[in-house]
Amino acid sequence: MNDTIFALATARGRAGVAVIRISGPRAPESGERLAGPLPAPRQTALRVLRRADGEAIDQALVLRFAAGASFTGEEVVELQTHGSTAVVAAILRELSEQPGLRMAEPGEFTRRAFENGQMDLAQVEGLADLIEAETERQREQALRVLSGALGERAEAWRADLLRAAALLEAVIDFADEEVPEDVSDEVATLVTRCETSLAAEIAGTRAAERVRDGFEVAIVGAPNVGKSTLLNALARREAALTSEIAGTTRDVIEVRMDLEGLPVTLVDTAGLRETEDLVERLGVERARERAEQADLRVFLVLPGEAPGLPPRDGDIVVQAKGDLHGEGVSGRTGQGIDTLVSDIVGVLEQRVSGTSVATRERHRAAMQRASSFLAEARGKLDDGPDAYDICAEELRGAIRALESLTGRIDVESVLGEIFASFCIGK
Ligand SMILES: Nc1nc2c(ncn2[C@@H]2O[C@H](COP(=O)(O)OP(=O)(O)OP(=O)(O)O)[C@@H](O)[C@H]2O)c(=O)[nH]1
Ligand SMILES: [Mg+2]
Repeated sequence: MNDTIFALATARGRAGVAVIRISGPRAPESGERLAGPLPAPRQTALRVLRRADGEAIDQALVLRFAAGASFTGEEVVELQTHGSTAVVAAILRELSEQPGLRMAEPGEFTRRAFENGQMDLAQVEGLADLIEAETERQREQALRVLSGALGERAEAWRADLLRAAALLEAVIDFADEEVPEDVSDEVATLVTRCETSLAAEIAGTRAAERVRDGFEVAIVGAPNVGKSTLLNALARREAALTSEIAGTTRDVIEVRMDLEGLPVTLVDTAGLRETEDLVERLGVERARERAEQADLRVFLVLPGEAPGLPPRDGDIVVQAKGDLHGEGVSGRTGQGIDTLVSDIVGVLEQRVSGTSVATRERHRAAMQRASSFLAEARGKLDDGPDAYDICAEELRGAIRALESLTGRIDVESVLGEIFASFCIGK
């Protein structure tokens, strides 16, 4: 049986309210020691929390959840106290002195929720992403994963493949009896349907990963065209040094931004040119690398000059120092900045339009493994009934790969990593 754990579930520090959560078999008893008789499950009661010696600590709202109907799936008591560091410290101290209770480790509540079947592994990842979400897009995507969208998809694939494998196995088992009807058409249909659907999900994973991690947008151009000034204008702060001297920026400067709900890291780099200055040359090399890696490049170009690097499809080329030339963008006056932002958002929106419910490298890897098993299976199917047993084996391989998505199997290796990304109290 699990021990009973507790932790502050809200952020540390002064706040209006703090939530302390207790989970495990001793939670009700523990809550009663502090608060007196507990309310019925899912009801609240206003209670004075007291030390073992009877002295009042704070007045709090007390909630109770029954095993099987709580976040962790265990008995849970939640205390909503005043959000004072002294109150929280006093309650945590009191709880740690109760027998059989201990402070929770990071992610331990969620781990229990997973182990008790309250959520699948993909939902756990969705929850981690939701807690981390900083922009609207991130929030929407994380909520989709948390609500179980990937698990549902995986379950549908799995059901198709289980049926396909069962059809083949029926033929194998009755091979010595009457000639069975031909199952290969139905198996082929099921496998192809699954392959097509997997391919679509795999294709959308990169974009979904970008929504999680953020897009990188590099500002690129010759020295002195106003790259750093533009970065500062976009960031609305002096993130980068600017000067009239060509070659001012040498390091890569990054600013994280929320562009209309999309997470974007703006990258300012050294101006591209041939130079004798060793340090500047290192900066230029780095600039080329970052421009290469970026999801999108914004080229700042003066009239009659070349961009310095060949722009790719979807890159944005704008005229620098627009205030001096009538059109273009100007970090100095703000001219053209709004248009530039909507152009950037436009390009990135297009790339996220096909996002999938699979949002991580782990998901893509599992789906790709399943796909390769299915390609093998389809090949074997063409070899006729003699190859049905090998074909069924390949289908089992695909099913196992899909099961790892939701953590039905193969979880130990990833569990530690996933739960460690949570803070204490979640
Ligand atoms: N008129 C005008 N001047 C600008 C504009 N943007 C930058 N400048 C000036 O141009 C000079 C260079 O600006 P920076 O932003 O440092 O240029 P940079 O492209 O980052 O230059 P490096 O870091 O050397 O590659 C500074 O004197 C700026 O004040 C603009 O939009 N209009
Ligand atoms: Mg600069």
